[in-house]
Amino acid sequence: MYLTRLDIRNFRGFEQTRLAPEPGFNLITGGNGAGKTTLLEAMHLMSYGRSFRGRVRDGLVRGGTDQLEVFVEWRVGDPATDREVSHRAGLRHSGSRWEGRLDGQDVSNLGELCAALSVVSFEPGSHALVTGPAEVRRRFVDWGLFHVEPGFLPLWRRYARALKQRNALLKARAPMRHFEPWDAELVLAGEALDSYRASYIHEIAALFSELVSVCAPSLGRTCLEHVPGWRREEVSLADALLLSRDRDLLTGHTSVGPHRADWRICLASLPGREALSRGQAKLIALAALLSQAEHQAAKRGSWPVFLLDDLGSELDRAHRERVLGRVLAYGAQIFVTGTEADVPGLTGIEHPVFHVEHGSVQRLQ
Ligand SMILES: Nc1ncnc2c1ncn2[C@@H]1O[C@H](COP(=O)(O)OP(=O)(O)OP(=O)(O)O)[C@@H](O)[C@H]1O
Repeated sequence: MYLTRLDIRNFRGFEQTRLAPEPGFNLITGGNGAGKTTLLEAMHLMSYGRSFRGRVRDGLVRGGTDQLEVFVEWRVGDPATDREVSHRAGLRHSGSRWEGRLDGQDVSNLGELCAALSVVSFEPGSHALVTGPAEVRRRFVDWGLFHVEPGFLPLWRRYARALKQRNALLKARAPMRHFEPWDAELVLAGEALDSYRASYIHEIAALFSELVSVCAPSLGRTCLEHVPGWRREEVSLADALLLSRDRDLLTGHTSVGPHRADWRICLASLPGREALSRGQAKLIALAALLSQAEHQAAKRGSWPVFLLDDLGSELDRAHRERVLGRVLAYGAQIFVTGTEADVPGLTGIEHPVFHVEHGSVQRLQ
């Protein structure tokens, strides 16, 4: 999968700009604050329905305007015909809500956009995947599943709807019989959701360990463990919901279930993730992101687009070269940002350079 066009309007510092990237490696250069990260952020937004730098009200829309737009075109191989197919998608935020279009049709849910375009981003905040809250890790697993399991998104929606209804009943202290249909729905969707997530973690775990041994060998042996969100070894989800109902009535929300799931990284050489340096946490996060991408490529037959923001300041030279060596071997589309055009590890590789300055992007070579 590779992007052929990115158009943005009123997005952070850009009034209007266009990027026409190449299928392979693309370098984006510019001074501090020029807008390099903003270009990657726009691509990320199309694949996740959210920015990696906060919400709309945190400055996504250009100051003095009230509507941002992002438009992308990409091509992807169709395994059925062995041909490439073009897609296009647009996202607009006009004051209060997002509106998305995919191949000329309005999308009712941004999840449809996210499932169509696959982008893997590594940026200065990516260590949150290791050191941040469980919600970040759940999103990582769910995003991976949206891209490899067509049945996952409808199931995820069913679960989210049932959970919302159950929480509303808890808050209203509704009679017990009102809970029954929603608890049944929660159990049905929840058990299936959990088994998708458990298999997913199991499938990427081997890739993850291998990637850590390549990208950060000093960390030693690692593994990944799925944490379901209730004591699954001891009770079914139905029983867990029943057992927690009195407590849930007091707090007004459902305290057990897959919406509380997480995954854990076990490190043979360290007591826990708290012992990781920031740089090590970043390398582990990167290994997790790459294992997700490798898993997706194996399942779908096409690589996601890679966004590597400010790799130069995130990793030391040796680790950067190891990581770049691995990612370059994929033959996927890659965007790397940097203040300089000189990226160690890229000698001898022909690639375009896009320079960002004064709110516009110019191709230098
Ligand atoms: N809502 C907004 N309206 C106008 N300008 C904005 C808005 N949000 C961000 N900016 C500006 O857009 C630029 C975006 O910077 P961005 O983080 O993309 O730059 P960068 O090239 O990645 O910088 P660095 O190398 O320092 O990381 C900054 O100059 C910032 O002040």
